[in-house]
Amino acid sequence: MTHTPHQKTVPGARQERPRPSAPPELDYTGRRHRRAMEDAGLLDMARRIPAALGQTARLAWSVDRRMVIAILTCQLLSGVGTAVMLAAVAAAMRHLFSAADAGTALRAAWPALVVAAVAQAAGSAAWIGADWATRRLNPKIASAADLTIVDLHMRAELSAYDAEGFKDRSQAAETGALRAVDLADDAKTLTNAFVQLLSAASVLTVLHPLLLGVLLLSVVPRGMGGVIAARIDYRVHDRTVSARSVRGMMRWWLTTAELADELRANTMREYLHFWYRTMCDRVEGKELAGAGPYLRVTAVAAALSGFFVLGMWASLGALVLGGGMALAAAGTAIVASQTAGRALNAIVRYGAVMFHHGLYLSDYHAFLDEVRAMTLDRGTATVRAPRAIHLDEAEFTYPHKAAPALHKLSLTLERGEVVALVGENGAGKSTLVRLITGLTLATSGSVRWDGTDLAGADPESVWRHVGLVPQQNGHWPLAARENITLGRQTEFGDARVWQAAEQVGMGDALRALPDGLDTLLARSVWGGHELSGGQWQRLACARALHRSPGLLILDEPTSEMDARGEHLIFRALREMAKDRITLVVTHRLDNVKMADRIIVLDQGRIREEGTFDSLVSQPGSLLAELYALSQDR
Ligand SMILES: Nc1ncnc2c1ncn2[C@@H]1O[C@H](COP(=O)(O)OP(=O)(O)OP(=O)(O)O)[C@@H](O)[C@H]1O
Repeated sequence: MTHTPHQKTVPGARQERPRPSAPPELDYTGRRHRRAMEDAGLLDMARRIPAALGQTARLAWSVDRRMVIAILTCQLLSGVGTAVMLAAVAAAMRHLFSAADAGTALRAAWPALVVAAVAQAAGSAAWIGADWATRRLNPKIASAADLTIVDLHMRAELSAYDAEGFKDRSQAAETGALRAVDLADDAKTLTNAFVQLLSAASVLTVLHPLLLGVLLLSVVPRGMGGVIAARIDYRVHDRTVSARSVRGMMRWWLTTAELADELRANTMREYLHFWYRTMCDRVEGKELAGAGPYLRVTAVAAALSGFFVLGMWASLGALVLGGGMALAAAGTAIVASQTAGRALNAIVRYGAVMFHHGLYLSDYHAFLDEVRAMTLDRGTATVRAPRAIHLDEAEFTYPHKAAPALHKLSLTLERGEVVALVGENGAGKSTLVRLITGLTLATSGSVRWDGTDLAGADPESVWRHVGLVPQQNGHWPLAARENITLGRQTEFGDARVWQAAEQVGMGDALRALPDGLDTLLARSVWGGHELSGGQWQRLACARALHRSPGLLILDEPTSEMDARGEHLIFRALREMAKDRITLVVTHRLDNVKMADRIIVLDQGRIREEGTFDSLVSQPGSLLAELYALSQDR
């Protein structure tokens, strides 16, 4: 073997690194729906078109009745225009073919020809009117469909999010919401085509029923082809929905400024690019695999259809030659069959498109039904700011988990005390916070605010009295003011906003912003401004303090804060403590010394409870062990 100078073998050269493993194949978890699709025959599918029409009409009617009426009226006028045009053409043909010379023929035929032209123009104008009304309707449909999805997400029980494949179904529903607009367009074209067909078909039937039959035949293969092709398309969509969903999430992570540092400094780019590329290739591969069958189906359908069109022309020729139809009637039949053919083609094409979009719309409706069934609807009991919260053998198991995250906890929290909740990762602290705040309901046992069981309480009335700083809080792309007042925007003035800001040591930072409280806190938006991680956390604490809630809960509130910020927060908690129940979840055990009581959770059970001094001096205490570990650096 010869070596070129560039192909030197260097001893100990860097071996090619093993390729990282590809991301696992993802499968859409809305299988129930897919099976329904696979099992459906063509007739079942055709039945979906009226259903999709009905759903679209209901959606459109609910957003703008006037525009729906305008569209229907224009459709009707357009159909009448076609009928009048065809009748006028028939009259003109009779004059043209019966007159002795061309001059006489034209003189006799011109009024009918003028009527035909005016009717055609009026029909076209009506069509433009329908188009205008649809354009006014479409943005409203898009907003209504989108708002419904967003609103339902926000009103659902948290357990909805834990349901298997929730994100996939949510993504499929979003596609459905986007297609709702297309459906409105399709519905308009489809109904218009029906009206046109009705007009033309009645004229054709009068001339010779055979012509209508042959014309109808020519469209059947195209219709069947359209439906099968739509099914192929939907199947591809269905098989790629999970990959597209997770790819969409990843895309955000790869392009957002928040994660840009981590991605670069930790050399994650190469693998993540490989991961993203793999997902793109998979989606692309599945889409390409669908292209061949799609083409075959449409080609066969078009060929069959063409064969039947030839049949129609042959029938027309045979009728005229055999004396079964006058030449004038044949002329009208040609115009009518052109109109009917166009209408039939539109019916088939848009029927298939509607069927196709209808599949997405059914994902949308299925998702709405699923989430509606999970909408917060617990009861009407209202609560006040709690004097005491009682947990009585409260247990909680996450959906699809065998073991409970919390085991029969009994506990009382009293107004005026500051309680620290401590435990190792996964001990159940955040889950307990969710139970106490009524974010989720106990799967057995009860959580009561004074005398009221949260299972029967109106959750909004409960949450009015909660101020929660969760582990992950929102960096809301809103003005600084709204970032503090969010949830209570209209209730207190700016004085209270500044008070909360000072309590967390953010007064100077907010004053230094270019537009003070009006500054938009979103770096990526024009004119927006960014805060540091600790400042965002201070703002989340300010938001909770601003609410002055009856139950104040801070879950790892100071993990990103400097010592001054942390000191300020805990001082504020102590100062405000007498009017509320305060619960702090923290891993920084020096902070728990300020609590009146410490609850130590271990694997979903209360392991110990008491003051800091009493617990650390207890032999075998978990808190003492964790504290000793925290000091051993
Ligand atoms: N949405 C969820 N679905 C299923 N299991 C969950 C969910 N959230 C938490 N868990 C499980 O419940 C248990 C308790 O979790 P929890 O978040 O309450 O722990 P934690 O004490 O707050 O932990 P950390 O200190 O890490 O925040 C863990 O085993 C966790 O895996």
